This record gives sequence, C-alpha cells and structure tokens, in this order.
Amino acid sequence: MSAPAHFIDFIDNNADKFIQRLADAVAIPSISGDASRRGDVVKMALFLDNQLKSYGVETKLVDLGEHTLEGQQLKLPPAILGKIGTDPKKKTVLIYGHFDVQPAELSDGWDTDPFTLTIDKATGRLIGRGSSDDKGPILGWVNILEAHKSLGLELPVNLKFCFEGMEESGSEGLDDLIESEVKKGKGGWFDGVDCVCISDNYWLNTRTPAITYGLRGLTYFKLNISGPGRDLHSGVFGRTVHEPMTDLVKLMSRLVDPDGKILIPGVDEMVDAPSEAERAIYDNLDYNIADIEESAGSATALSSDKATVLMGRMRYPSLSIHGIEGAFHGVGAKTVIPAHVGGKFSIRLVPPQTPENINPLVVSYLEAEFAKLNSKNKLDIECLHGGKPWVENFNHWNYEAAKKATEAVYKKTPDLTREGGSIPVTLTFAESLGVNVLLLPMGRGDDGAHSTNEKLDRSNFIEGTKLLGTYLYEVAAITSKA
Ligand SMILES: C[C@H](N)C(=O)N[C@@H](Cc1c[nH]cn1)C(=O)O
Ligand SMILES: [Zn+2]
Ligand SMILES: [Zn+2]
Repeated sequence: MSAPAHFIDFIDNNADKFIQRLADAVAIPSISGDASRRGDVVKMALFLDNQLKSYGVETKLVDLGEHTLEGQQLKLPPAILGKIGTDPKKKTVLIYGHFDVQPAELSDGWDTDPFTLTIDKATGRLIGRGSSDDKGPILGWVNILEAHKSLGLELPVNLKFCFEGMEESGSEGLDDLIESEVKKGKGGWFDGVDCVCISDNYWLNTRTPAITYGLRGLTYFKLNISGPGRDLHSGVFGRTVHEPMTDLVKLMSRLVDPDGKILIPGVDEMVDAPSEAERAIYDNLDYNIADIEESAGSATALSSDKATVLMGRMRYPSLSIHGIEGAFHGVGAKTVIPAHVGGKFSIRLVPPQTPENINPLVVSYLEAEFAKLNSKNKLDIECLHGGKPWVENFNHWNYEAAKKATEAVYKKTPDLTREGGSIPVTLTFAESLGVNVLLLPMGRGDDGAHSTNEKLDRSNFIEGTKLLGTYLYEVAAITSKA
C-alpha cells in the first residue's frame, strides 16, 4: 500500500506553510545545555504540544523532576507523550524525537542569526539551529498529522509519540519515565507498541538516502584542575606556582593521538578488527573522501581509504577534545594564570563498550598521568553524562518498510548505515519495549548539525515528510501480509 496520491499532493501544496512552522520552531532557542534558556525549552515543549493537539493527538506533558546545571537546581523540561489511534487491527508505531538544540551564537561564525530561519532561495537551504537536528524531522511528523486531518484521511497505523527536551544534554529523566511506564504493563503509555521509528540523524552524503541500524554510545568527562585561590598575574606568579592550565593541557594531550588513536589503555583494544566481509560493507557504500571533506569544509580526512574513514565514524570509538571552561579565550593578550580550569572531552563508544566498563579505565589512567606531573594542584574528574551504543537487526519488516518507502519517494535504494552520533534513549526503547528500532534520517551529510550554519535542504524537508508518511503506509502494508 503506497501512500495515497492526495497525501503526497497535500505535502507539495503546503510546503510554504510547513516551512513557516519550522521557522516558528527555530525562533525558540531551546538550548537544553544552557540554564538561562530553560524557559525556552519549556516554551518549545508547549509549542509542539499545541501542534500535536491541534491535529488530534491526545498528549500529556510529563514532569521529569529536577537536575543541577551550572550550579543551579533546575526543573527538567517536560517530556511529551502522545497517542492517536487505537485500532487493534493496526500496528502501533512509536515515534521519538527531541525539541532541544545545541547552543549557537552569531559570534561562533554563523553567517546569519542562528534563531531566525533563513531561506537561501538560490540553494533551497533552510538555515537555522535545529533545522536538521531535530526540529525539521519532528515537524515532519506534525506535517503528516496535519495532512491526514485536513484530508479526512485515516492514518494507516496507530501512532504513539515520545518527544523530549534534554537529548543534547544526556536525556536526563527519560529512561526513568520509560521504565516506569513499562512497569505499569497493560495501562502503560508504551503498551502495544510494535516498532519504533526515530528521525534524528543524517544521510552519509548529499545524494543517497539512508536507513540506519546503529549508533555510538557516549561518555562525557570534565577534568577540573584547581590550585591558586584566585586568578593570578603571570608576571608575578609565573614559574612560581603550579599552574592549572599547564597541568590540564599536559593531561589532555595524553588522551588521543592526532591520527585518532586513543591513548587510554584498554579502550581501543576492546573492539575487534573487522572481518573481510564487514569491510566490504563499508567499501560498497555510496561515499567517497570528497563527501567527508565537503561536509567538514576542509581536506583533512584522516585517511585516503574510504572504508577506513567510514569505520572511524561507524564502528570504532573516537575521542574528541571539546573545550576548556575557565580558560582565557577573549580578544587581546591578557596575562592571566587561571585559578580553576575544566577540560572537556568525550569518547564515542561502540559495542561492547559502555560507560560502565570504559569510565574506570579513563579515571585510573588520568589519575596515574596526573600523579606523574608531581603537581600540587588538585584534580577532580567528573563524568557529565553518558549513553550506551546500539546496533539493531536490520532483517526486519520495520527496515523493509523504510527501504520500500525510500524507493517510492526517492527512486533510490538507501544506504544501510551506522551513525557516529549518539541518541541515548534508543537502546532503552530497544531493551525495555523489546521491539525493533529504526533510524530514518531526513537530512543530508552536510547539514552541519551542532555546527555553524546548520541547515536542512527544502527538498529534504518536503520529500522527507513524504518519506516518513510513506513509511507508515509501508508498515501497514507489510504487516497486513505477515
Ligand atoms: C544524533 C543526534 N542527532 C545527536 O546529535 N545526538 C547528540 C547527543 C548528545 C550527547 N551529548 C550531547 N549531545 C550527539 O551525538 O552528540
Ligand atoms: Zn544533536
Ligand atoms: Zn538530534
């Protein structure tokens, strides 16, 4: 059963209205990692809740409790649970997405205000923070709901929704919510779910749609080094006291080599080498070094071998150094010795790695390396958040439906990929609901999620909405035959 032609026509005919809705969403700076923006994350939850309700979804906003951020005790933004349709003859698909975004400032190097959706008429790019990650995809689902309500068309499946506002900050509170709903059994919100679909990642390149069966996990650290009672004058105290920044830079330099090799003993070693057959999967993907260099904006790939680069993203761990809190970073030449600095790095994890088996290796290595510095400063190691990796069985009707939908909308066979990023809740859904989970991306490999000038191409938003809608029809068609 392919999607009805009038559904597809509705999407084409209402494209400008859908883009305006995306502009309204992008205008809310729902940055979960910034305490001063917490009100905006809540505003975004209410915006989305209102949209869902207006197209017939029964929703509830769930209070997830409190957490500490930047030394403040804050209420977590509510999660949105929704449902529409209870036909026992239909499959029930659970849709997950997130309405929070990464931080963005014009001064980071954006060409336009990150929270004003800018439409580049020449390229069709819809530029703004969250356009691709993940406001465009979640509004894709809203577009589908609007189309069905306006056309008086019955949805081909029952839908449940779980949208959160903390994904970019470790999905705090969400696992507990899912587990408590699952414990309720029959009356629980997720009761009766047959499969999960998440649209929150990207194609490998700019040409070929993808379906995704794996995500890396994550463990995120902050190394706090403190010593002097306050910031000091380097002319007065240089070569006089142990300097936190000097210790930190030394420690951070011992984490990873410039070629990506992780220097913490036992981390790289935990992952097996690929078989010839597995290597062939990467060799055969529609991807080349130019794709990564184009999306990175530089000719700096770690290897000229495509399979090596792809495996670096999909099936090996990686360690990235993100920044230093408390370090002098402004303009000018301030001659300061910072008193406290916090170095931030994270490790992307692949099976069998988990935060539980990796964190002790990280902590004992850093403590030993710090001891070698003979510094009188103090080191405190904080793990900010983490999540486990996930790999799914793609020989399942859920993936078959996504493949058929991709072929129907894009007239192309999708790349079958593993994503280098992380969505902590994915494994929780897979394990606690015991159902198949699929990632069906909307955006392209050069969207620049988390980066400056993040964009979603107009065609990806519109064709992507058709793709997500068609997928629901394909789920209904395949499972009615089974
Ligand atoms: C893949 C997804 N769209 C995403 O961007 N996930 C984030 C999750 C995260 C964890 N800490 C901060 N953000 C990612 O992979 O970085
Ligand atoms: Zn993200
Ligand atoms: Zn995301």
